[in-house]
Amino acid sequence: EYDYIVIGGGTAGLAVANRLTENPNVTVVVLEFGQNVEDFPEVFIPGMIGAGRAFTELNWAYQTVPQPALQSRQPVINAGKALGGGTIINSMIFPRAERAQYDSWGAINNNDPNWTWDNLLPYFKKLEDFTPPNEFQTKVGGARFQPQFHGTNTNTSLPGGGRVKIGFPNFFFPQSTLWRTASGLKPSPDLDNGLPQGTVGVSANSLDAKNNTRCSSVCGYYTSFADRKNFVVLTGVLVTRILWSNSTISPLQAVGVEYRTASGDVKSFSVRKEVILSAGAIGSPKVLELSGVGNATILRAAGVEPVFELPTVGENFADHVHSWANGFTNISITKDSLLLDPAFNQSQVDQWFHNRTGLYAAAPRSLSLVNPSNLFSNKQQLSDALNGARRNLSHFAELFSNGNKNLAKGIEWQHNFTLTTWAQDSSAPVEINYEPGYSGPTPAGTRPARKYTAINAVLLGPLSRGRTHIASSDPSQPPAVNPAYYSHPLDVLTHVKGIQLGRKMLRTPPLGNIFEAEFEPGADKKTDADVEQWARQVVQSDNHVIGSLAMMPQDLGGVVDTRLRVYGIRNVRVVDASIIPFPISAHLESSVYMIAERASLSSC
Ligand SMILES: Cc1cc2nc3c(=O)[nH]c(=O)nc-3n(C[C@H](O)[C@H](O)[C@H](O)COP(=O)(O)OP(=O)(O)OC[C@H]3O[C@@H](n4cnc5c(N)ncnc54)[C@H](O)[C@@H]3O)c2cc1C
Repeated sequence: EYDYIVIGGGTAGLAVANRLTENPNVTVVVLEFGQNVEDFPEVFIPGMIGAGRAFTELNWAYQTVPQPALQSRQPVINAGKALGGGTIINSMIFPRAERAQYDSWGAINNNDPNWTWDNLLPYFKKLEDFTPPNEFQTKVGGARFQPQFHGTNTNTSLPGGGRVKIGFPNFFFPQSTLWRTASGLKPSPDLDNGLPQGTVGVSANSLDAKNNTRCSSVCGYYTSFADRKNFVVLTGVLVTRILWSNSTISPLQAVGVEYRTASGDVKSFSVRKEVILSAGAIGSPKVLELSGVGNATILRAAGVEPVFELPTVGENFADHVHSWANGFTNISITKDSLLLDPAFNQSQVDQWFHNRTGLYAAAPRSLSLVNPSNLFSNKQQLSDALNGARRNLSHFAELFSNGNKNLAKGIEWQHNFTLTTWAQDSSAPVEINYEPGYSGPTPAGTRPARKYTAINAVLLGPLSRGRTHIASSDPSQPPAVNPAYYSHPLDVLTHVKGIQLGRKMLRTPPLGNIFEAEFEPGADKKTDADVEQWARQVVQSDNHVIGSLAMMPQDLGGVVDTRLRVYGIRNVRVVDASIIPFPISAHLESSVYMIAERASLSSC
């Protein structure tokens, strides 16, 4: 029996468990399917990001259902399957979103003042053990920071020291510096200051700057605290369902959690206070549905007996979509050099182990957050597109709501907010980040063995909403995941504009001076229509899934309240990316930690 049972030892799960166990009288058990893999080089070496996700034991690799707008392709959504969750295999880019977007979380929840940028900033600071950039990182790397937005191990306005080591690496590709000038955007004084939109800058990484290694949630919230007697972590166990007291009594009460060990034994723990669901935006709705909470029709079809009707569980699901532009370059060193020249690669690995420098010390970080006016050179086209989306607001809200009238109102609220910020040119629907090497859809071996200069274009503000639901009562089966990519016409148009802008940036001096010829999308893809056709064939998930157990009022289709309690259940809270009500203009890691830090307060 434990006071708290945390389902999923990922990004948020370990953070919340760490903070709860700061009180020695509180007992917590964390149940995690994967293993502790902190000693994998593919995990701890920054320059190896991307390699870890290729291991099946580290990645759930959820394949979506066929996506009609992507020619029925079934892209894979990566999600960390180890202690540390997403922070084990992610790209370590660590920015925050726009202050107005965090304010909107409070606004959509009847103006709850707790969920505003000003009131969340202390938690963003509390999660950090930030190392400011040194002279080299500032002068050569272009790193900038404003101290008032960061926390350190000892300097937090809230009790408890900062945990996740955040810093800048000691290797910068020179072409990344050229890129920042080429973007034409104003430089950001700090991408974490709540106003990243319309700027270009160098994001900090979730990285221990003292020894140039990844800092995952295991590094930040577990390793140094593993000897706390009240902080128990079980790895290699699959949570199969939450156990309820008498299901006819309202509100429903969790009395324990059932799990399956690697050898197939079914066991359970009892809970005294609360079950905390932190299995991620795909894993958490799955566990709720396996426990009989959700849309009764969907549950019955999957063979699960409904216990409590909460029809929007798994709905309102969204993801960032990712595409590219790339070309050949004449510059001497790119990340491709590691692939093209095995001897050079070995020397770089040796160098990293010797003094933690060189190409393997680098992690991605050059970001530009582009506003609608940066994307649309034709203002009339932008205004027509926004007006079209406004005219069809109810139509798409209804379409995406899966027949739930409350959720249709919620999605309409979300779209209204997003379109207003775009009309004001005060939000970034697209991120364009620079890659000093190949980035694109064509595997090595199939593409020309050359050096590349590339951009990633990430659609940060998709209006499309899909769903994720169990399709079987067998907990070992993946759910049917449908992010409904490109289902809203404005998503496609905006993303295409982002790819086109990225192509232009690659050709703009001084970055353009190292550009030889385009490889992808390809010289034959001239018009927006050509690029759109290509994008539908190649775009992938950016692995930023959210919204499936949204923090919204129930009459807008929400699943949790602003204390993150599941509606109608006495003692189950959701603490992970599932609660983010709609897409934000940033990579998610820092926001997920912030949510966990806030949820750990007993007064939350
Ligand atoms: C490949 C990739 C690259 C990314 N790049 C970046 C980036 O550069 N910057 C950034 O900010 N964000 C990035 N993200 C996103 C970010 O890492 C995630 O949004 C974030 O980690 C999600 O945190 P979470 O707590 O919601 O879920 P997770 O961290 O995924 O944690 C969920 C945990 O629950 C476990 N679990 C699930 N189901 C069960 C079950 N039934 N029983 C037991 N355990 C279970 C999982 O194994 C996992 O450990 C990336 C994500 C991926 C996958």
